[in-house]
Amino acid sequence: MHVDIVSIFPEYFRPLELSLIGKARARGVLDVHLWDLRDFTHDPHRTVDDTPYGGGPGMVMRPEPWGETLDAVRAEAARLGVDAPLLIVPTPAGELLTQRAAERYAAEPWLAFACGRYEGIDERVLLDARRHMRVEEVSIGDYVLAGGEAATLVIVEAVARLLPGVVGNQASVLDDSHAQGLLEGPAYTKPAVWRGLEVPEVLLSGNHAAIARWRREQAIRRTAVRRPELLDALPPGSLTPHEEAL
Ligand SMILES: Oc1ccccc1-c1ccno1
Repeated sequence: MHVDIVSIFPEYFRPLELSLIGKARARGVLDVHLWDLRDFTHDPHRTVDDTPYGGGPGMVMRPEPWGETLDAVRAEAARLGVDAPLLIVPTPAGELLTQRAAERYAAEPWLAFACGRYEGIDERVLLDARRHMRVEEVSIGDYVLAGGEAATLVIVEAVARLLPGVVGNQASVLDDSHAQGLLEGPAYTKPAVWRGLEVPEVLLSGNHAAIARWRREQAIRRTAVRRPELLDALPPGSLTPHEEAL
């Protein structure tokens, strides 16, 4: 997968050189290209923002540098043989990121991310981008950040860990929270007793069927308490009558 990230803070993405994603890049599973928006300005101060039309607080990101940068990104994608790239624009006004969306993005050969700052990007940048690319505005939650960089890091990580070979044990990816539409239940490791707290006996039993049943029941109970709407969203018949009654 090829990922292009446009930002005025390319150094914000040093974490993508670390850990699982850093290893995936070293192995060629993932290729990340950072674009500094200021490289596509033409004034001495490398200006990327201006006052909002209609007044109001803050500044809006100017369309010209964005248009030139996304043109260059698109040309790079074309050179790589990708003619239908997907541009993801993190924004508090976007559709909420879900595991299903991350799985859909993980199937894309090429993703680009537009990291807005200030009061956002001039709307015409997205309108123009939609002339040439698929564009999705995505939120990572109902709160406000200083810019799209942190959200882009979250989305890239959620997507990259789904790519073949990135997470050592692919089975753990399939069992993760949300992978099955449920929250993950509690996990334990040695010692069996710690500060007087014991590991649930079933996990020490060696009875794999009982362990699997216990883990699923724990996941259902946790989901029912913390995110009941996820249970409502499960496909009909996902829970047995016994599980429905938990
Ligand atoms: O709050 C933001 C500011 C800029 C870009 C994205 C965001 C955001 C908030 C939640 N998800 O994305």
